[in-house]
Amino acid sequence: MREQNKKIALQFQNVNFYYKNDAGKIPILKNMNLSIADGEFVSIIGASGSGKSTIFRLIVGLEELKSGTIYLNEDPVTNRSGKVGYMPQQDLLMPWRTVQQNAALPLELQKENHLDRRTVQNLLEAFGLKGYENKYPHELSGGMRQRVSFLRATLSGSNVLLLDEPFSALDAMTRLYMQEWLLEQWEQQQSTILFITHDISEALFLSDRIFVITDTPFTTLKEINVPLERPRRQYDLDKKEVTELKNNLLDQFRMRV
Ligand SMILES: Nc1ncnc2c1ncn2[C@@H]1O[C@H](COP(=O)(O)OP(=O)(O)OP(=O)(O)O)[C@@H](O)[C@H]1O
Repeated sequence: MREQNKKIALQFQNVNFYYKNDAGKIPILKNMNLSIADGEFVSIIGASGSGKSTIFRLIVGLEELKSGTIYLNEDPVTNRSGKVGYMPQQDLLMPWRTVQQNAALPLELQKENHLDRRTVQNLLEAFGLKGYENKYPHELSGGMRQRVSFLRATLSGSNVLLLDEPFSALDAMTRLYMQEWLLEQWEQQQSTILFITHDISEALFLSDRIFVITDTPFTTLKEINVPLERPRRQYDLDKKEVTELKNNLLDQFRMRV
């Protein structure tokens, strides 16, 4: 298992947030506290509409906190835009840009960037996109588009990556392959990953910890430590303690439907 140092990559301290519509306020986070160590892989699961994507939108600065503080690498960064790698639900690749141009977009937006063309080319190869650099998104498979999108998030240069249901549109086989691929990238890049999914098995396979949203608005999230060593294989999910955990989680969600 990868060594985790004590540094905190992401922290929410007393964060309050609500949306507003004609009927009034829709509270989502109420004095919410959360802490994620550098190098951790954490998944968030919860019913549709429970506020998972809102957490990401607050981290990247697409929504403003009503009060409280979000720390990134122990700094209370007020302008977080572009400071974390973000992969939203749809891959959002620009159809008029090639694979290379889509992946390198964050570098164009950074005032100073330390990566040259050669490094980007090496990364494209490492992400299994060699030979596809000049293709357009419509010429790629779903899994390839996800890899370009993930590479683009990685090139933000941040150690923190937020992935919002990145594999939901993929077929079952490609999805399993992409999960293993993601773990390899996570190991190599030593990043901190926050991963939203509706798939309990996916969360168990990937994560060190799973945060479960049981009620909205929420103050704390229920935490589950995944009892599996790394490296992991898909058949590890058949272990007794993991199947018990899975059935437990399924029961909790079943009761809420
Ligand atoms: N811009 C907005 N204005 C008003 N309400 C919103 C807005 N965006 C989201 N909401 C509401 O806030 C709640 C949380 O939304 P959010 O997208 O975070 O949920 P989610 O858990 O990510 O859902 P899903 O699993 O379906 O993606 C939902 O009830 C949603 O309808």
